[in-house]
Amino acid sequence: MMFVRSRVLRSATVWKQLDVCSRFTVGRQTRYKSTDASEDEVKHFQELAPTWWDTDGSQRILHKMNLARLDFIQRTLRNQIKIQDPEVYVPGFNYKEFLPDYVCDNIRREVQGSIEAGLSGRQEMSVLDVGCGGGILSESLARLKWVKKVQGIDLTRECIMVAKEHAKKDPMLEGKVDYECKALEDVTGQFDIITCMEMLEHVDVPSEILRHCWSRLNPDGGILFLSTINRDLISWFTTIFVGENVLKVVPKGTHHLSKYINSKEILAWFNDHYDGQFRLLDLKGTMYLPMQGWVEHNCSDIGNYSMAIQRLK
Ligand SMILES: CC(C)=CCC/C(C)=C/CC/C(C)=C/CC/C(C)=C/CC/C(C)=C/CC/C(C)=C/Cc1cc(C(=O)O)cc(O)c1O
Ligand SMILES: C[S@@+](CC[C@H](N)C(=O)[O-])C[C@H]1O[C@@H](n2cnc3c(N)ncnc32)[C@H](O)[C@@H]1O
Ligand SMILES: [Mg+2]
Repeated sequence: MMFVRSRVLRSATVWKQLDVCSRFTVGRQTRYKSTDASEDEVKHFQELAPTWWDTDGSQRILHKMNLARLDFIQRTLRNQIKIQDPEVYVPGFNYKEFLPDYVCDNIRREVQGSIEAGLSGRQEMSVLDVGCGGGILSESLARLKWVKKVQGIDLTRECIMVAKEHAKKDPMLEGKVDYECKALEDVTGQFDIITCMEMLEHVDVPSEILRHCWSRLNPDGGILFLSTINRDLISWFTTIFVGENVLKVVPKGTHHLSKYINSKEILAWFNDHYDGQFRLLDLKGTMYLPMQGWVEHNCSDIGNYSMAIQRLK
């Protein structure tokens, strides 16, 4: 049965129902890779690979985005830490309005120290970065003291080669990060953290990526971090009209509105497939503003967004 895959089919309703697999032939064997990327997407990123680590080059927006998404990831993880030490005073009210600054600073320092101790005290975490590109996020995660190792995968071979070469420049990354050019469905093992940043809007069947991420998440609290773009006029205006054609800060042809995915669609998909097995830890809209960089806002139904979903069982 031929699956018809066209951009028109990727409307909201179809996205939820279609389990469309991309099909390609290797020799005489026809293989289905549900987590595949189309040739034009891979070709696009092949061409960008050489300048991936030029922070003023084609990927400069991803480099700027990296600061904000690391904050999102670390804040989400810190919020998972419950302060056990009775000596640490955790105010139950907005103490900053009632207490002098020096007291507030002490409280903040004590709480922060206890959270860091909590994070460091936990077993180091294993991370899978899906669609890692040249490794911008993979490297940042690998440098965190509570991360044991980052496995970065991508279907663009040139990106993986760039990622490997760049990681060699930092001895601190020795043994902390590993890259492979492979499809998600070929990844074995389970991970405490899986990141899927700015790649869902580039794949043929995003639900397949989510499904394969889920099955590789540690069932005892593993966290999936996503960032992608809502399918709306403002997203088209900011990310394509302004981003690619006016400010030209995003390579032309990077995005296609029809491939964008609404945060509501992702949550509906998780409710349909894993009802009662997951917890939404955080969902924030994010927007790039030239003078400020990437800023968070609470309108996660418009434009870019970041999402953290925890697997409970
Ligand atoms: C609360 C809310 C959303 C209100 C909306 C109201 C409104 C109309 C807001 C418009 C905001 C505004 C005035 C914007 C000005 C124009 C502007 C600064 C647009 C930003 C352009 C831009 C940098 C978009 C980012 C696109 C993006 C998602 C980049 C990440 C990225 C990068 C790359 C790459 O570099 O190769 C590849 C990718 O796949 C990416 O996702
Ligand atoms: C915009 S880049 C994002 C890179 C990285 N996640 C980051 O945010 O810095 C998207 C990456 O996803 C990769 N990609 C697209 N579809 C993929 C798929 N089905 N499986 C694995 N990687 C994919 C592309 O090759 C590209 O490197
Ligand atoms: Mg993108």
